[in-house]
Amino acid sequence: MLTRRNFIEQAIITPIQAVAAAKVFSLFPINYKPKVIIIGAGLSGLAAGYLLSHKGIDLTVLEARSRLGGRVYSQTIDENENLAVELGAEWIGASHQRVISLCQELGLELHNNQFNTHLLYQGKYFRQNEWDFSDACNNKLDNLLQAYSNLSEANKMKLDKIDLWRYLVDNGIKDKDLDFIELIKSTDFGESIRFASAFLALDEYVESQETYHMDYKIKGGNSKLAKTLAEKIGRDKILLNRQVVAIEQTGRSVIITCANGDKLAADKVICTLPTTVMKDIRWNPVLPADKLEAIDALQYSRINKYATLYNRRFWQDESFDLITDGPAHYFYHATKNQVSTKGALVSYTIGDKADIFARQSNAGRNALVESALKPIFGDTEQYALKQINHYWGNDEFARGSYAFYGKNQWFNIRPILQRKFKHVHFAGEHIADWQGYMEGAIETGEAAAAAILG
Ligand SMILES: Cc1cc2nc3c(=O)[nH]c(=O)nc-3n(C[C@H](O)[C@H](O)[C@H](O)COP(=O)(O)OP(=O)(O)OC[C@H]3O[C@@H](n4cnc5c(N)ncnc54)[C@H](O)[C@@H]3O)c2cc1C
Repeated sequence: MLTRRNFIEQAIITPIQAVAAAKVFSLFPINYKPKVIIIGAGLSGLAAGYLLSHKGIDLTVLEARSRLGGRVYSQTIDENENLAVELGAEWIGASHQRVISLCQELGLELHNNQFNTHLLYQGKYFRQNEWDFSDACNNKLDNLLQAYSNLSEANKMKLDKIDLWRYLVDNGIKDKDLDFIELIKSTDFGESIRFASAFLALDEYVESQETYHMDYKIKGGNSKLAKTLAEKIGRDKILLNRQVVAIEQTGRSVIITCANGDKLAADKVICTLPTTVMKDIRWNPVLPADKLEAIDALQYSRINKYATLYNRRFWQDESFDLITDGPAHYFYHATKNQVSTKGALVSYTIGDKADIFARQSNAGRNALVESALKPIFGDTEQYALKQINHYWGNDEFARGSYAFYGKNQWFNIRPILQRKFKHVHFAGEHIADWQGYMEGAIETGEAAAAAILG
């Protein structure tokens, strides 16, 4: 059956299985071990490094930032109380089996991170059980999902040519039901559903349970996963502040040049860069024309996270989150399960709203946050202690939050981006079946490492 997650059914491959398979099918002569360079110390690069280091492969990870983790970025918002917020990846889904098993393997504990969604719509506040889609809409959605499951592969590919908004409107979903879907689903895509492929949205719905990709978080911050993988690889093998600027492939080896002038040679390379920054690398020989076109065509969504630390948890419900139809868009309790009287709420904005938030000073952002919360909690300014903002659209080494496959792109450009180029293999969330998730980043890193092993 055609699904964006086909990979999972075909290749549930654990590191141990991958290593065992490599023993049998290794392309290299016995005792020969290729020198591998991994570009990027996000989860895909670190997962690749972890798997290769099991095999005793000589590897180096080159990372442009001064920190590990890439788009996994836990930040302490209160040092004294040890309160952390996630500025990048937040939730691990119950169906994200590879992240969950990796956390178990590495001794990392998961916290429940599910929320009770409240709604602020057209100036009215609705608690979690006080709002829903209309019955007519729920029935229509059930029917559409049922119909989707029975679609032929050709028709699923046709569905990829329609945006979700148009598809819903054409199927009679309207008014506030349509607004609710836009407000909720756009937080997943990081952009309006007017630009998102109907195929990708329905496919995700069909495979999902109610809370499916928003179930857990790593105790102590998601960055612990990156740090623990790095410890296992060996910190001496990971070079920070090494921005790769050129990749030259001559004969059987690859020469990597960094912005600081360092040059390193390898037999094989795993490139985990988002396409937004991959396009700035000098490739010799140049990448094939279709790959360059695919790199240019792929968009990244825009997410801004604005975390405010408050001296009390005035929202009371530990599992509080809130969808709004205002510019602050979506709020959630970012310090759930972290013991303190203080707490932090994150305003999570997407698309144009993220741009608006990003352009403001903190005073401007505070005004947007306070006016959104006022109808429910009154004056919240009095409780505010500190703010942190991160806009991924301006992040130098991501330039977007995660890949956003628009209409008619999933089946056309993703296979091109996945294809290896001579000795360079590619990995990263943007080419994953679980695209846009930590799960996908890890899967692609492990798949690239397994491909090198043979
Ligand atoms: C705001 C936001 C919210 C998210 N929410 C979730 C969520 O709730 N759940 C979930 O599972 N996922 C979520 N994600 C997605 C998740 O963070 C990513 O899928 C995953 O972390 C991507 O890992 P990666 O290794 O593919 O890329 P990255 O983490 O971007 O790793 C690539 C690395 O390459 C480095 N790099 C860039 N350029 C160079 C260069 N020239 N030379 C050397 N190094 C370079 C980067 O600094 C980075 O460390 C979210 C992401 C964002 C931004």
